[in-house]
Amino acid sequence: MAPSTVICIGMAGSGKTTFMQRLNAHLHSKKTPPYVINLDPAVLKVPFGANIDIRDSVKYKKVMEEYNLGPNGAIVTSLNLFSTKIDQVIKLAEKRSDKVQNIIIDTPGQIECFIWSASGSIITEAFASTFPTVIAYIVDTPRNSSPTTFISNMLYACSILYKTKLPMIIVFNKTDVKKADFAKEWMTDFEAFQLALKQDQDLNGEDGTSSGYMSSLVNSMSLMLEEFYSQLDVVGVSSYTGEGFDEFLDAIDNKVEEYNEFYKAERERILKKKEDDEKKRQAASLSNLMKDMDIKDKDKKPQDSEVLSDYESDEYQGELARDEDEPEREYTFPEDRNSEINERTDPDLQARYQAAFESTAKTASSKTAETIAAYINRLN
Ligand SMILES: Nc1nc2c(ncn2[C@@H]2O[C@H](COP(=O)(O)OP(=O)(O)OP(=O)(O)O)[C@@H](O)[C@H]2O)c(=O)[nH]1
Repeated sequence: MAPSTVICIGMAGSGKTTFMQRLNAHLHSKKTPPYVINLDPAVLKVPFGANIDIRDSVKYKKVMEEYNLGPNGAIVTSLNLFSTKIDQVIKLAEKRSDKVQNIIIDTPGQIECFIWSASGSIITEAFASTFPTVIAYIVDTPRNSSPTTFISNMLYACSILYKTKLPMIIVFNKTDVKKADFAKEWMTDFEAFQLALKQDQDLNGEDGTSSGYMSSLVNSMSLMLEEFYSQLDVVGVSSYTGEGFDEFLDAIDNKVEEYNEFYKAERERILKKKEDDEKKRQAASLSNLMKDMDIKDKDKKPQDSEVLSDYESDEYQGELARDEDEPEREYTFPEDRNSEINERTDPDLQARYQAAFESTAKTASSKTAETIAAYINRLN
């Protein structure tokens, strides 16, 4: 059976790395050591033995110096560089797939560098299309005990769910400091959340008038998130004590089943649609190219020509030479250019230009007049 992949994502300081360390130790204690990947290029020390470490391939500090980047830009660039090797990474993981049951991945604490970057998507997609993949969204429980902070964090998790389109487990970490019961209740009982919101406002001395907008916004957000909550598994863990990790492993099994049942088919449908769209796009651009080359009508008259390459035949050398000499001009409407081309091949018009030139030539001494004269002479 293919190993399941768990991608750990969480705000900076949520305890992702400590969680990874504990999960690694927990799986070792169950005699099912995982395959561990570190994707955080900026971390100084990885407190777990990583099988693949982005820091082996990319030197974060050098990226900063060489490309003159700030910390976040350097993380994105390091991920970009690493993503070019993703097929090799997948191959390495595949080689171990008969020996390991879990692949666990740590990501940079700057979530946006991973989730909203092209390389983050490439890496996630590469794993998700090879192994059943689950997102573990790590939340710092004590820091999310205020309803407004909690709802903001849940909105972020929601955006990650819709971006990655992968099953998600919300992991309330640090339960040794604060139990996650309140959060689980808020996620299942809207009235309990409303009550907590009201108490929070009272506690902060808000009189209900100035904060009316805020509370109604938070209320509607929590209603909107009901659908999102229904798609999640929620567990409380302590990376310090190891509490809740068995429950977390059960949640992985549950989500892997869900992945195989629903997400896999959906992913395949999306990939197929992308492929079909790409084929259609290629067919359309090929047909446009054929049109441009005018393959069907080889005896086309020169004045019907639409693209520059049509003017590159011998008989149109004069036209090309004129374009080179002429000062650069802009045409707001393409038909302006067509009409001018037709006019230039119209002998009557040439005669009119000649007459006009002769009537003004005596007084015209500017460079423009000389250019016009040279041009008419060439046409003749
Ligand atoms: N009490 C308690 N503290 C924890 C727990 N897990 C992590 N911490 C602490 O939380 C802080 C942040 O932990 P990290 O594991 O470095 O967090 P991170 O999310 O990996 O941080 P970045 O890599 O900077 O994004 C550290 O001081 C940890 O000791 C836990 O379960 N309980």
